[in-house]
Amino acid sequence: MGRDGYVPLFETKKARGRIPYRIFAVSMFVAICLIWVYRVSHVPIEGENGRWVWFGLFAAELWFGFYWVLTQALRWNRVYRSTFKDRLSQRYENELPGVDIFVCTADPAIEPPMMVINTVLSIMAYNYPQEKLSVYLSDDAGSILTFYALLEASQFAKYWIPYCKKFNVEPRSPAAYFISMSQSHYANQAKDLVDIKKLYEDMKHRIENVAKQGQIPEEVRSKHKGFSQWDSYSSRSDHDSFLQILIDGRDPNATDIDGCALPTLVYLAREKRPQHHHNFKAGAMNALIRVSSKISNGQIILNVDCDMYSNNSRAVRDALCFFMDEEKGHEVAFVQFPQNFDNITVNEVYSSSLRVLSEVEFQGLDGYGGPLYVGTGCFHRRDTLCGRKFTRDSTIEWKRENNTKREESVHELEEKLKSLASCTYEENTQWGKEMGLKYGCPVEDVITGLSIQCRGWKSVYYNPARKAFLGFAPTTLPQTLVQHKRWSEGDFQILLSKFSPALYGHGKISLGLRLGYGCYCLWAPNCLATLYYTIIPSLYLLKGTSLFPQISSPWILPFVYATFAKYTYSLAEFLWSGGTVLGWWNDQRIWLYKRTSSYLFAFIDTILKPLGFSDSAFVITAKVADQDVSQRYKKEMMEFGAFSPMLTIIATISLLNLFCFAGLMKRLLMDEGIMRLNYETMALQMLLCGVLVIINWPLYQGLFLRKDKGKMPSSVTVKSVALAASAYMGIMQPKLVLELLAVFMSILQVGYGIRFVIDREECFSHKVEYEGDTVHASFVVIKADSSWHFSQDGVDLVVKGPHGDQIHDFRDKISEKFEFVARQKGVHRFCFTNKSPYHETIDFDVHVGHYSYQDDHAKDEHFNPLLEQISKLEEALYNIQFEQHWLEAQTEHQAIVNEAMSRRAIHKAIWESAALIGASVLQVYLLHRLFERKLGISRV
Ligand SMILES: O=c1ccn([C@@H]2O[C@H](COP(=O)(O)OP(=O)(O)O[C@H]3O[C@H](CO)[C@@H](O)[C@H](O)[C@H]3O)[C@@H](O)[C@H]2O)c(=O)[nH]1
Ligand SMILES: [Mn+2]
Repeated sequence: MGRDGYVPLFETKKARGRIPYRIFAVSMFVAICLIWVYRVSHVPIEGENGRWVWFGLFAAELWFGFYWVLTQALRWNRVYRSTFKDRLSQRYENELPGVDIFVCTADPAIEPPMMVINTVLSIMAYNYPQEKLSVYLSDDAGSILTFYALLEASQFAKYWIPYCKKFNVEPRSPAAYFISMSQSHYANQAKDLVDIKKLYEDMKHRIENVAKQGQIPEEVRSKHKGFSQWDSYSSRSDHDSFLQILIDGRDPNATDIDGCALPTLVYLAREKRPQHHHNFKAGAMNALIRVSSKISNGQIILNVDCDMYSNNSRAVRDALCFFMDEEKGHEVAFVQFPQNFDNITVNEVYSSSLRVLSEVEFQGLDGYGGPLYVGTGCFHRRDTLCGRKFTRDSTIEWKRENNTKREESVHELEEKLKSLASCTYEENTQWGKEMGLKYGCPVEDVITGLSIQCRGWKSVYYNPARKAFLGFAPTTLPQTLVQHKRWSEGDFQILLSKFSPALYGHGKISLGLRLGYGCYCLWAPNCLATLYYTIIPSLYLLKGTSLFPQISSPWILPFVYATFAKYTYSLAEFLWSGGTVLGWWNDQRIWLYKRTSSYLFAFIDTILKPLGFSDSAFVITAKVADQDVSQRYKKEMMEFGAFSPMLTIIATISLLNLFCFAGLMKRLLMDEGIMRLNYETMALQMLLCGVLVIINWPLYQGLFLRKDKGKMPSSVTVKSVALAASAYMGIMQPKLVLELLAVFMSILQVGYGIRFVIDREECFSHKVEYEGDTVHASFVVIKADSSWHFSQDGVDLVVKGPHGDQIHDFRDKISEKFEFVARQKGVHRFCFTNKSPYHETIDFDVHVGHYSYQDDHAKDEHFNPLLEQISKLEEALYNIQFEQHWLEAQTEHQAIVNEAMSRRAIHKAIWESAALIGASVLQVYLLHRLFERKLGISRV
């Protein structure tokens, strides 16, 4: 109990074990300093091997040390919050403020309307006076289907909300609830359960039917006037504002089946025009802030993404305990809940649970003034979100009467408010700058939160035992990497913006909080030190240049201690946050991949643009996965999926380490003397390289061993092998590279060609996915059926496009190698005709090269020059492959001819070696060229 008998509505406790943690942190810091001392005092003398590499390592270690210090801000001063909701009800049950909840959706294809309305229903059913709740759905796709689904939801809510209240249901998303009910069974609600489930299934059926048809049936359309708004619709990026108040909370007739009031429910698709930038989610939120201010004007605003349903119906009350606390409540601008996910597997293969972030780091930030605003699951005071500055008397009058009389009809109101959501409304206003969410940054939320804190406000992090929101985490590696690219790019932009926590934050927010922001804002630059550490020591391992202290030297101690202590602590932290050991191991892998790909791209992207903000795209994270993708996700198999330049980078680094490791093994096995020497001076380097190889195991599987659809795309395999080999070649003699390359090439060949016996006619189809793709094909007639007869007639091949149009016609050919650009996407047919009376064996190869990455999710416009180089490289490699394959087939063909002439043994051997030598010469030549090109690439 506080002074004057004041009983607080929430409590803040400092984390236990802070003293031991701080002792540990100091010991880590000492080890880090010793590492720096070692680097400075042991610089190789001028002319000695590895002097510059040494400086590089020193720079990387300085960075790691500095970054580690920053991360202490997230751990040094953790606090934990708890709320007293019963006190809140006792004191304020009749004066609870209006709460406006904004749900955002942007694409009915990757955010299915069923998912959206489940989220909407879960929040409409909050344990909160329904007449004080208003739910707004912003649909950035302006999809009539989403509108229809919401209309259905507004009907279903009349049954669902009373049901939730009656049985005190959790969670209140119908889909999630029915899944949870199939596991447990409550006899007393069996009948109601069956009824409500039937209603839900019927609704689902109707919505899915309409989705399948792709349009709203006339009889449905005629039932609601709202549909007529779509008459003027031309495309998702070109349409009027659509606004429909589906449930008007002030209408006394808007009640559920028990006669109780329903929450207000509004659909909004703001106006979109191609010539106006819509500013993604920030633009949607600002339109909602304005529109809602004229409908319900709730004093508290909650944002929920359409993929995050409410899992805890009392979360609104939790948040209000902070805002309404008599002593400290007036300082609080926003209350952020963690983002949890319900599709996380036990060992979270993409580490997307953000476990340590939500169980440790945000508590650390909270100790220094409050967490970041990270989007969904955040409650705001409306006035602070609209730009209000903090002053001592910033208290809100919660009792405000918000039932202001409205004269106009709902329809008139809708028409009037549409202008608030128009493209031009914000011109020459402070919206997107001082008011509402800020524009121009891929993480609109973080920068908005920072500017609120800089205006003097505090924020609160609240992580209740029953998770407040559950969402959908990415289920493939490229999706994860793309999401992290957006985040790290946005955060890095903030550091370089005028709102930089480093400069602007000075004197406005606490030092601890500034350092804490620094941890996230510096995600992107982390790539440099990490790339250096994962590439250089391994390469120099083979050169025999030692970069770390010898085993017998005392200087090894700080290295061993820092590494061991850091990883032991991080494992402990992970387990303590509810993870598993394997989950931690996966987390380390993703940590590596994020740092070497997402962060790298984010870093380059940000610094290539002129400093300050620029238009970065918001690639929406997919929320649905194919059947087989989700099967593999459940089995925790890594999904590589479509081509992405990010995959090429991580694959190249992993292969480079594999090459180095293999080279090392070879040496160790072949020369014991070197082994002893190596072991003494190179132990740490070997360990580093070895760990990198082990951690990359799933990637090697994806590259070479797996056959399912989720394996690494072959184009990535080809590119990364070439890049890794050429980098390796820069260090080692080419001979070894060739050996390795030959092995990889032979692995790659599997699956490219087919060999078949043809009698009269044989046709093959090959699907070309994109218009404009290059189709490479080759065939060789290997064998005429009878050994004594050798026909020189060859076969005919006719190639036809998807619509039966003829593309190529070859007559009487024994072998051919050709390529063409597909004019149309679709199934191409390759028909062989054999006119000779004998069976023929034919080797046939076809491959489609796709070099325009336009439609890839993981695309990145700013990498075009790089992509172009890579695709040329890819082209070159395909040529090698074809050449090699063609040569092989030719060899066989010749061998058979020779066999017929009874000189088979000698000739076959001669031909084979000639072909092999030819292929090798070609490879050396091409690889040299590739290597030159690679130098070109790194200058881009
Ligand atoms: O033009 C757009 C693009 C996105 N969205 C919505 O924004 C939300 C977040 O998009 P999503 O693709 O799911 O991104 P995530 O990376 O999962 O989102 C995280 O990161 C975002 C900032 O990058 C935050 O806004 C989110 O709250 C946070 O969950 C979704 O509801 C979208 O429908 C829009 O409304 N309009
Ligand atoms: Mn999301």
